[in-house]
Amino acid sequence: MTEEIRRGLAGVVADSTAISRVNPETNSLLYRGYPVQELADTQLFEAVALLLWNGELPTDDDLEWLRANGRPHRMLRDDVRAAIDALPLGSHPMDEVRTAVSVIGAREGEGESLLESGASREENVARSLRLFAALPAIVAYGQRRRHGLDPIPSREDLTYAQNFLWMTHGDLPDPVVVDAFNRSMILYAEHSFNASTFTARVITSTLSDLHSAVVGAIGALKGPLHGGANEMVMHTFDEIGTAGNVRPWLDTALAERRKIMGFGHRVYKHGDSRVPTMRAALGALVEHYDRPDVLALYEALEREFVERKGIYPNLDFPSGPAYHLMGFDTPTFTPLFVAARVTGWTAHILEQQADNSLIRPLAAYNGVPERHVQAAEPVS
Ligand SMILES: CC(=O)SCCNC(=O)CCNC(=O)[C@H](O)C(C)(C)COP(=O)(O)OP(=O)(O)OC[C@H]1O[C@@H](n2cnc3c(N)ncnc32)[C@H](O)[C@@H]1OP(=O)(O)O
Ligand SMILES: O=C([O-])CC(=O)C(=O)O
Repeated sequence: MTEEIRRGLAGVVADSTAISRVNPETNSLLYRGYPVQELADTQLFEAVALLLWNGELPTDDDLEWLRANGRPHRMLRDDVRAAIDALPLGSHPMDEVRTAVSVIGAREGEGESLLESGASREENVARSLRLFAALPAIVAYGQRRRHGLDPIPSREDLTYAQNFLWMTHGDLPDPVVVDAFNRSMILYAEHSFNASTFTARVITSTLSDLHSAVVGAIGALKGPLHGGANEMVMHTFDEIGTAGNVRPWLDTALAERRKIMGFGHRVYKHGDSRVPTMRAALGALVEHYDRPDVLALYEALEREFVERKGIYPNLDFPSGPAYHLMGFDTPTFTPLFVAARVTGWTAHILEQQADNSLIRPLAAYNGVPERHVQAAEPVS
């Protein structure tokens, strides 16, 4: 039998989803039918989280439910802080976030047994909300710990974006900054069957629990071919230094056949639908902080790379320098992606649970043909 092998599952339609539609032909991305650009222009990230989980934009009652059941979980809990503090200071913040989610999962699932049928949809939506609410304190504490600073208590009177920036910096930044951050969270929230979401669905398909699926997804997101690219973009900016260095830097990088992080995409081959919105947010930040040098480097690298390779930027390219301008340190960038994508992951976990089929593809065997152990002395 000859099997068709699709390496990397490229072009394979593995299942259907009602959560988002990525259309590279029209360069569009819809969340539950709404263009992501419209959502970024008009919505708070927390409303988009509810849209992804429930299928509809929230009513006032839904928002009240979110405030009442989510905001009390914003604080950094002692068990989570102790687990993070037990990690070496030099560990990557994605390891901190992964560990913290494991701790929360053990706490949430306490007393549950594999013999029971698992949490209900209602309970899993509530768990998704609590995890969504808890992640900013974890990410913000990671950055503060690296810089020898104490955590800043969360505030229940602020929006998600305001509170996140508050816990990171201890002050409330200009609305321009809050708006750019809110947009970035919405743009990062969901992207169909990307590698981390697919990982979450694979884990869910074995009837494992929500937090285990999120922990696996965090592991998949960490890699530089996926979420880790936003951190790598900033390393590239640091390495190049100024717009004037782009050409010689790129000459060397291309001669060495290096991957230029923040460019290229498995699905979009003519540009990422989210980039113009994030590029506009970066422009607003550049103006606010008076950092034309950042935009000059961004534009020079984009121009040169697109001209030479015909490969376009993905969302990580504008997000990296935008997070830098907002005052996040570079290792925090991918954890920020986690805080956003946890909404999409959990929406997919709920969808997979609602109509499950074990995900288990085949492999074409290409090892040695069948052979047999030679008769030998029995092992004593
Ligand atoms: C939010 C996100 O997660 S978006 C993705 C973030 N990841 C990155 O930015 C990492 C850099 N980009 C890449 O590595 C790739 O473009 C990927 C992994 C995103 C997509 O990969 P694939 O669809 O498998 O395409 P593939 O890697 O085969 O690329 C096709 C060709 O373009 C080249 N190419 C693609 N992206 C890049 C890049 N960023 N820099 C240099 N060359 C590239 C490949 O080397 C390959 O060339 P070849 O045919 O001569 O070997
Ligand atoms: O869709 C992908 O493969 C990667 C991506 O852009 C995302 O997860 O946001």
